[in-house]
Amino acid sequence: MTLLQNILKDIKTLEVRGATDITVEAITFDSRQVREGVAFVAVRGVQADGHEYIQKAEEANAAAIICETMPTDFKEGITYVQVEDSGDALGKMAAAFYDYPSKKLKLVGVTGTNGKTSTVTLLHKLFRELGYHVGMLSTVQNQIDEEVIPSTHTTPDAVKLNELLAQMVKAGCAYCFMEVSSHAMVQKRVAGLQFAGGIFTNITHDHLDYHKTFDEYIKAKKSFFDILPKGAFALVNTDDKRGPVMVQNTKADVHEFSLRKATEFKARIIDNTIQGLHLEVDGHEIWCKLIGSFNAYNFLGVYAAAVLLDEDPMEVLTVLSSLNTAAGRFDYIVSDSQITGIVDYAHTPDALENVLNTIQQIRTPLQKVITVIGCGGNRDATKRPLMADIACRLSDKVILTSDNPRFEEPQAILEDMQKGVKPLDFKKTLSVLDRREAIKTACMLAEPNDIILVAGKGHETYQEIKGVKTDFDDKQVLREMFQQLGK
Ligand SMILES: CC(=O)N[C@H]1[C@@H](OP(=O)(O)OP(=O)(O)OC[C@H]2O[C@@H](n3ccc(=O)[nH]c3=O)[C@H](O)[C@@H]2O)O[C@H](CO)[C@@H](O)[C@@H]1O[C@H](C)C(=O)N[C@@H](C)C(=O)N[C@H](CCC(=O)O)C(=O)O
Ligand SMILES: Nc1ncnc2c1ncn2[C@@H]1O[C@H](COP(=O)(O)OP(=O)(O)OP(=O)(O)O)[C@@H](O)[C@H]1O
Ligand SMILES: N[C@H](CCC[C@H](N)C(=O)O)C(=O)O
Ligand SMILES: [Mg+2]
Repeated sequence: MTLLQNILKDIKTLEVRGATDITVEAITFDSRQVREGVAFVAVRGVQADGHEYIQKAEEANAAAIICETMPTDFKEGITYVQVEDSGDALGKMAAAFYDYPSKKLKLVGVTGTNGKTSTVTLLHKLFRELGYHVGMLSTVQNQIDEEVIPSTHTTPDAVKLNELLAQMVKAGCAYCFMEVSSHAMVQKRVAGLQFAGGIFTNITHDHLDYHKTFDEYIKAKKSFFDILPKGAFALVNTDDKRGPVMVQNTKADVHEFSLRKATEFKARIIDNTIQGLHLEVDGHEIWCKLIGSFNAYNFLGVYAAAVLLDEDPMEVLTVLSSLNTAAGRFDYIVSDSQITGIVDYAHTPDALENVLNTIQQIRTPLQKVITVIGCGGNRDATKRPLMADIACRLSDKVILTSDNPRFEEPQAILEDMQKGVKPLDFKKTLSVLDRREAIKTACMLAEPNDIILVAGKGHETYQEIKGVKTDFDDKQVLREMFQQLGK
């Protein structure tokens, strides 16, 4: 509970009608959550415009209405505030409402197409092992030390985000490691937060349904580094050609990591096996449990961030070498007949290519690689043919299937994927709409010692069809099928 004038103090208001020395009990951007004492912020979205719900908020006795366009009629007893950008105002109001929790711990944000969850999860585990109380906001789950709080988004909305940060502060957290998605940047979910550092992993094809062009997607990621303050660190992977672009206008101190160039933080892959990576990091030779060359980047980024946060390099390397990454990232089981079933969250062309290249590096010539892959509905459709093509190029057999069709027709998504299959690859491709059946087919086709990759859903424990989420867990289904088929 706080005064409206206090939560408005960081915002440039264009017009204010009514009293601002009134008490606000909560802030919301959803008219359905409004009750007496709540401030409603009208935000323009993709499906709807919050301004259309101002009347609903009035009927529910909102204490205040914050909007970009003032309504024509005003209701007695409600304060109306006009702002330039309600998304930005929402972030800043939420930060003030929760008394600026991001300033009371060290908040580090990670952005990039792939590797965000892996990076924040490793950072969370590392700093816990180093003896700190630590928070984490990620696609898989949010965490305050070992307490798990389910997550609905990669980056929560501004109100939830500040509420979670405030809980972390209350629990004595010294750090919070969070994912910053490009959607979050465009929607200003992190407005008003003070970051101690930012990490850029990489940028490749994804989310063009939302950003429309790759340039807009780059701009969204770059805008994160533009809001980092002086004194913070901006740590970028310079092997990605957009690394330098990210930090062009940042006020933060720029630091670089690379596997290819002689930069401040550098590493070299000595060996890459199913047991893990053998690396040379800043001149020290170490083994780690992470699999795949792309994980060398995650390892190096985490190491560099910890050193920039003043941790002892040798201690960091020792702890890091014992850690596993997030659930559903190159997660594997081995059946009784030695078939390896790998579950991985690769849902972009780049991630799929990386995972399959890793499998190609560690397989023996006698092992067949069978890939089960689908693409999400109501998401970037242009990546569908590309992912099917990559799967065909790097596998011996491909089973195209469904992955969260959401409100699209599963068959139509499958047909989009099929367009990417080259004529010569038709023979190695099957289409099985039902994901369980697709995994079963892969298990039936597999012979002892073969490798099955089930890609796209990773840690997800559901299949989302027409707004309904039904239980579905790739790893569990694989396990069941191995058993059922006596493999
Ligand atoms: C495309 C997208 O990002 N959408 C997010 C956005 O919703 P929206 O723009 O569709 O909102 P809308 O339905 O048009 O409504 C506009 C406004 O009217 C309000 N409203 C609406 C109806 C009503 O009755 N009353 C009312 O007040 C809404 O609360 C909202 O403020 O704002 C909502 C509130 O914060 C989010 O929940 C929603 O996430 C949807 C569910 C989503 O699927 N988002 C995904 C794409 C996403 O954000 N993904 C990234 C990760 C991507 C990655 O890197 O992998 C993430 O950070 O999770
Ligand atoms: N550094 C990396 N570079 C390229 N690919 C990676 C990297 N790290 C992980 N991957 C691949 O991308 C998949 C997703 O990894 P992760 O969950 O860490 O990414 P993310 O950025 O959090 O994704 P999301 O945008 O869905 O939150 C992994 O399962 C793996 O296949
Ligand atoms: N965070 C990603 C997840 C994609 C995972 C895949 N299983 C799908 O549903 O498309 C997104 O929202 O685009
Ligand atoms: Mg993630």
